[in-house]
Amino acid sequence: MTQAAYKRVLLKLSGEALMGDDAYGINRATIERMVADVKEVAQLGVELAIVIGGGNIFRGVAPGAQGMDRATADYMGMLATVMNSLALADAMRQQGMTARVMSAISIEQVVEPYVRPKALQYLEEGKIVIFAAGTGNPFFTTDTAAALRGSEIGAQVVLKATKVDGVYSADPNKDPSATRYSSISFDEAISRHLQVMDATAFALCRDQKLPIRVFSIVKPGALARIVLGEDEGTLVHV
Ligand SMILES: Nc1ncnc2c1ncn2[C@@H]1O[C@H](COP(=O)(O)OP(=O)(O)O)[C@@H](O)[C@H]1O
Ligand SMILES: O=c1ccn([C@@H]2O[C@H](COP(=O)(O)OP(=O)(O)O)[C@@H](O)[C@H]2O)c(=O)[nH]1
Repeated sequence: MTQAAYKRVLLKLSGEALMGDDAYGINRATIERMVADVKEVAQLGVELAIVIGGGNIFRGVAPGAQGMDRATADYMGMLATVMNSLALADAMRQQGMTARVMSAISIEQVVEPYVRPKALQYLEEGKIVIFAAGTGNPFFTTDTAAALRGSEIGAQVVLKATKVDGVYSADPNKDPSATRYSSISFDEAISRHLQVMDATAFALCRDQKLPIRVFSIVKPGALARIVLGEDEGTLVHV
């Protein structure tokens, strides 16, 4: 049997990647494919916690939020992550997995609140835990939520699944001459202002010595390859 390189991982799924080729919202085929990737990894016996973004539905800094109070816009962004989390958990249920959504802001009729020992219990039981509503605070991102929850649950790595296949010397969507790093230190990523993740997330992972691997969500089998210990995407390390 193939052996996983990790016992427990925190997977960050980009909200925008959920759109697939649509202009906004959740693309059915895309979410089903993501869930199939997650299932492959869960079947290797890896304990999986997931943080999902909300950019496909709402982004605090988006043009639609212009003129709005930033904190209010950010709370709307957090609620968007709750919707994505519910959609993800339901897609998992349809593919025979058991997922639990835990929210950082209390909306108890909809999802249970985040309680760390409970999350740890679910993980030990082999359930997939989806952390909704980011950190529960405005002015943060779901990348920072991934760093925070990853640290709290003692994940061995944060896997950031996004639209690009790693960390580049500049935003590859804007600068075609950008080159990809196979690995980079947190200090270098922060000092070079690489925008693939925000500095708060990088700094938290650096301080907790929690490595991050940035990889493409659109590349088939990438998640499973990483979990099996292969070199894929970019490793951000201490
Ligand atoms: N140095 C960089 N290396 C890689 N991607 C970068 C870099 N700078 C900016 N980016 C952008 O960051 C995005 C990944 O961040 P992510 O938070 O997953 O996206 P989104 O916010 O669209 O969901 C990429 O799509 C890319 O356009
Ligand atoms: O701890 C958090 C996490 C998220 N957000 C808000 O939720 C939005 C969606 O999250 P994010 O942009 O990180 O999602 P993604 O980039 O993965 O789509 C952000 O723009 C913020 O407005 C927030 O205020 N606090």
